[in-house]
Amino acid sequence: MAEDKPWALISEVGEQGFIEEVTDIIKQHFNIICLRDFLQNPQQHGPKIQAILMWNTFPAAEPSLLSSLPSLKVVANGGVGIDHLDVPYITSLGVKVANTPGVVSVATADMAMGLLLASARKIVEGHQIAVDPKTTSIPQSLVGVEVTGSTLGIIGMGHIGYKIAQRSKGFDMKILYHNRHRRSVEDEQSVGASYCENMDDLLREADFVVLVVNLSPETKGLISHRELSLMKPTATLVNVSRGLVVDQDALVKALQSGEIRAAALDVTHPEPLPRDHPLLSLPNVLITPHVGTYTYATIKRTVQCMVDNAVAAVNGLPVPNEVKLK
Ligand SMILES: O=C(O)[C@H](O)CO
Repeated sequence: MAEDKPWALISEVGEQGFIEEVTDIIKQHFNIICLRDFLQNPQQHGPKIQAILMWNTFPAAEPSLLSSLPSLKVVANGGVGIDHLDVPYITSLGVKVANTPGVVSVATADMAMGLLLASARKIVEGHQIAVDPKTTSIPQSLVGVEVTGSTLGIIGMGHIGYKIAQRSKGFDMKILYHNRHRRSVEDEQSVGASYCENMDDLLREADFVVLVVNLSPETKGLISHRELSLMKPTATLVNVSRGLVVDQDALVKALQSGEIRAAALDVTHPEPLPRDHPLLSLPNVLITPHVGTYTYATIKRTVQCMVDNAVAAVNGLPVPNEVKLK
């Protein structure tokens, strides 16, 4: 009987929320209520909610929402990044926080390669020229830069960074990486990656610099004027981590002055950017709206992982991907 299941508060179904196809995965274990319906009458619905299942757009960390959920046991986030959550505050309420590492890695790595290739080979511009009825010849502006045999610099060699390295091996790229901790010799050898203890060395040498770090106080503004000035004028910056890892004003200047060739960004700050933001009109910028994990297979795996985390927490069992305070 539906009423026997615990209740979960979820972001919307459809735009800004869960795709229709995956709500069944949640409904197997939870009765669900969407935020919009919940907010119609928080006093009535609040006491029964034991889990929040959310993407990073959901305002779950807001004290006003949490204070209306006295039975809440878990905030189960879809995705790895939990920079939008006030983990110390949520856990101080006795509520667990969980994320979904691992399951998003392949799709995000694919996206990084897609952005890299699209920027290098001007695929979006090429499409616009191809569909323009006024086109009579191929403009020289479509001449791109070669990916095969170029040098890739990966900043952040966790799950996703490593998957990017595996993919770039197929393009015969020379792979450099910078990470808090050096990977094992076996890991390095199997993708042919060389460790740069000093990030500056990577920035100076790479044709493509891909950012895959978590957002933290240490990585906020990691790429600013100084770092961009070290990059080659022919280099491309790809960001699939978080917008705040890059100083966007510095990036705009570097792109306008030709200090770097181009940027391909799946993440910005804020998201979406204000419509008059210079990044939206620069010809050497490619932007996607934070869709690195947007494939049906990855969304399904992510939702299953969120549900596993939430079910464990509600039943007082160890939560597989609990985010613990350091
Ligand atoms: O953090 C992640 O996994 C992605 O950016 C989706 O939010």
